[in-house]
Amino acid sequence: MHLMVVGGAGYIGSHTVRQLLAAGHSVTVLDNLSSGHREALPKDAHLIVADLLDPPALKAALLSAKPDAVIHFAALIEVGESMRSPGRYYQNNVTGSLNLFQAIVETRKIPLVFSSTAAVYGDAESVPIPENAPKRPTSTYGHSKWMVEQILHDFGVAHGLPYTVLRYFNVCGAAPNHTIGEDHPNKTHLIELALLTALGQREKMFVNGTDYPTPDGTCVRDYVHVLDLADAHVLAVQALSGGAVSGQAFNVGLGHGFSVRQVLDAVDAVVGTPLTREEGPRRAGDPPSLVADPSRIKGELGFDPKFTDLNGIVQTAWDWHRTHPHGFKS
Ligand SMILES: NC(=O)c1ccc[n+]([C@@H]2O[C@H](COP(=O)([O-])OP(=O)(O)OC[C@H]3O[C@@H](n4cnc5c(N)ncnc54)[C@H](O)[C@@H]3O)[C@@H](O)[C@H]2O)c1
Ligand SMILES: O=c1ccn([C@@H]2O[C@H](COP(=O)(O)OP(=O)(O)O[C@H]3O[C@H](CO)[C@@H](O)[C@H](O)[C@H]3O)[C@@H](O)[C@H]2O)c(=O)[nH]1
Repeated sequence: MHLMVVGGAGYIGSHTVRQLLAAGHSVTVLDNLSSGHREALPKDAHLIVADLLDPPALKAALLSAKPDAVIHFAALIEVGESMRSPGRYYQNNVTGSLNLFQAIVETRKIPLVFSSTAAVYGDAESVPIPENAPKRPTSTYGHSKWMVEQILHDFGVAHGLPYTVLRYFNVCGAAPNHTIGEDHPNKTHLIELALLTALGQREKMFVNGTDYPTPDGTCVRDYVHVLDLADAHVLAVQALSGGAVSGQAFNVGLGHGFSVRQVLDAVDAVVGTPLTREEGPRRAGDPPSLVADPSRIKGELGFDPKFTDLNGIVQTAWDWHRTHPHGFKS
């Protein structure tokens, strides 16, 4: 197949581009490079620099690339920032996605896989979380993603747009050959920040809240390796294009939760020295515990994660950061 990967120059998108090419597909990436990196893309991927907020450019790109399916990663992704700048998040994530779906139904009604998030569940009643759990986002970011899921539902009903939603839990790690990895312009993710602290780029790690209703009082998350997530996209887009039922949502996680303290312990073990930690207040918008029930994606798409050990996952991220201490600019 020929896939259009929207947001393909970003962290998860660029790993997915590699896995798609490895599976024998061809790829056109559409990205505005606001947080993505041209250097993250292999030579075999064609790049169109365009913005989701520019509908004529989207239509032109779809007409020229003629993809068989679209995978849509492009979004602003920070929970904390979304609470301070809701307008930016709704405009980029909701209006941008709406523009893309409208351009697809007006040009080529092709299957679409959408990047959603565990943040749509918010304060979950219990973990692990199945896909039919109530959607109660606690952040603007989570609201923006849930709104897009609802827009997709309506486009499915009205226009017959075939789509699959993947709700990722916390994505981490890097391709083991350490040629690409995580390099977000604003560093907010726990593992990336901890490893940059280990490299001496930051003085210490802050633990955001120790009074959550979790076993050690810090937030619990389900950490999934970026290459396993990339493989989930290959499975999802192949299944949907092969006629699988449209409108399904799948959790992508391992089904095991780790607290902030446990993740920092794993980082200490991998880098070989304990980081200085300072315990502080909660970060606005953070739900206490997000752990996937991944049975649906395992059963229906054959998702079979290879990176199941937290230290092993952190090791792949450490290999990337220590060989690229300043990311793609190193
Ligand atoms: N990183 C995680 O832990 C995580 C977890 C759950 C869901 N997600 C979702 O996965 C997707 C990818 O996340 P990521 O970590 O790779 O982020 P990223 O910032 O590395 O990638 C996003 C890409 O989209 C592009 N982009 C953003 N707005 C755009 C626009 N208006 N027009 C064109 N391109 C635009 C950026 O330049 C970037 O290349 C996002 O939708 C995010 O919400 C990420
Ligand atoms: O220096 C830090 C950084 C983070 N945290 C905490 O670590 C946990 C994980 O935070 P982070 O790595 O920023 O991820 P999340 O906020 O859980 O969000 C990620 O995971 C979500 C899915 O669960 C995705 O939707 C988001 O895009 C992605 O940013 C949270 O409790 C944070 O408050 C700290 O204590 N100290």
